[in-house]
Amino acid sequence: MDLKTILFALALGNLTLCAALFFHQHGKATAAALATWTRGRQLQAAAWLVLCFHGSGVLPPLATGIAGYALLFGGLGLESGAFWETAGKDHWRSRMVPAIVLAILLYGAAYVVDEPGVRLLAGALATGAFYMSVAAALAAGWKNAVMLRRALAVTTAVLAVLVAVRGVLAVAMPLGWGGLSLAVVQYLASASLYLLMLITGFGFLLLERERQVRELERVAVLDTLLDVPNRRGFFAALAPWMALARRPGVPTALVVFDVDNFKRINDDYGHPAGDVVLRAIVDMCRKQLRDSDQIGRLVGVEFALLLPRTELQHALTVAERIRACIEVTPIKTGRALVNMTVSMGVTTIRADDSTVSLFKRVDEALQTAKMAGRNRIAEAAPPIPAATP
Ligand SMILES: Nc1nc2c(ncn2[C@@H]2O[C@H](COP(=O)(O)OP(=O)(O)OP(=O)(O)O)[C@@H](O)[C@H]2O)c(=O)[nH]1
Repeated sequence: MDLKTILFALALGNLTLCAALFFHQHGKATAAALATWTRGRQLQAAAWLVLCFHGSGVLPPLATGIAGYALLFGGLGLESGAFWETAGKDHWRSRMVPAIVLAILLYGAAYVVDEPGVRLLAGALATGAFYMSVAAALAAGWKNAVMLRRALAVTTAVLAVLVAVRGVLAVAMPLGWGGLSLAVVQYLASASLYLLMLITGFGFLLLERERQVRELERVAVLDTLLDVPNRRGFFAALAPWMALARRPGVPTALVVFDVDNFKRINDDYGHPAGDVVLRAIVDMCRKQLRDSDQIGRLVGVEFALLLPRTELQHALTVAERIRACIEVTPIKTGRALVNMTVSMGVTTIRADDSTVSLFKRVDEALQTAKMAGRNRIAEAAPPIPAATP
């Protein structure tokens, strides 16, 4: 395979990927990293196309050489930036933009020197360095990284070195190294570039898919308005404590509370003001709880608190602290200061409880508190003592 064919294959590969991404992303909101990566790939596709025409007489060699490599460095810089973004380093631009400018200047200077070996060295070193940056981004957070990320980091680093070595050998040993002719080195480096295009492409898309799955799993158990577990998330957190309740020891307490007369907030001040009030109430609860306690939103304006290893008396004290705090703290919505109250039901998980019996009991307690006039706490009915034979 000659160099032109390889360049054409690189252009075609990137163009096909860009076309597939265009149709895939059409009309959808795209994550920042994916958008950056797509732009990087578009620039690379353009770069390889321009370089295909280098020396063909269609365009002046100076234009194809410098423009082609400038596009390539821009594209590789953006691709590397996208990988840094997936590693949680959003400030990559402050380093990547100077790196792209430096690479273009370096290559331009090599063009002025007008030595093909020096040009090759500049191009290969800069390309290798950009791919090394991709490898470093993939290796960031190695300890917690998934296997795919680690494998991509190692492979990308090895191939990046091969790309750079080709430039060094072209200058240091223009006649080849032992039995290794420069043509073979050139072939290896081109194959490395082709592989890099493939593995960073598939790798990025697979990592992006994995990120989306993780995000979906996260929001499936989260109330995104209040940033607390939703009903499903809260029940998942509750499950191990239900199992533990079958063993003797300090019980786990459950508090369920409902915001009183919340409808009037929405009616008087609007839904956004209602959201502000809910956030403030959740914040007040958080401040009163231990790290091991859990808050969850069951439905509407009904919340649950899980207090592991907490006796009923202590749970009542915690509930009272939260109730009193909410009662005396005015909440600032856009247009007014409002005072809210909550009604609460409190119980502990019993050995023979199922989630149904547990929530039935605590909901009854909550209803008792509501019926008794709201802004109060009711303790769930005590267990019925076993009949003596
Ligand atoms: N702003 C806002 N309102 C919500 C949200 N979820 C539920 N609501 C509203 O909260 C209100 C809850 O009303 P209810 O629990 O039925 O009654 P209430 O007015 O709180 O009165 P009591 O519970 O009887 O004290 C309803 O109007 C819901 O539309 C939310 O996420 N944001």
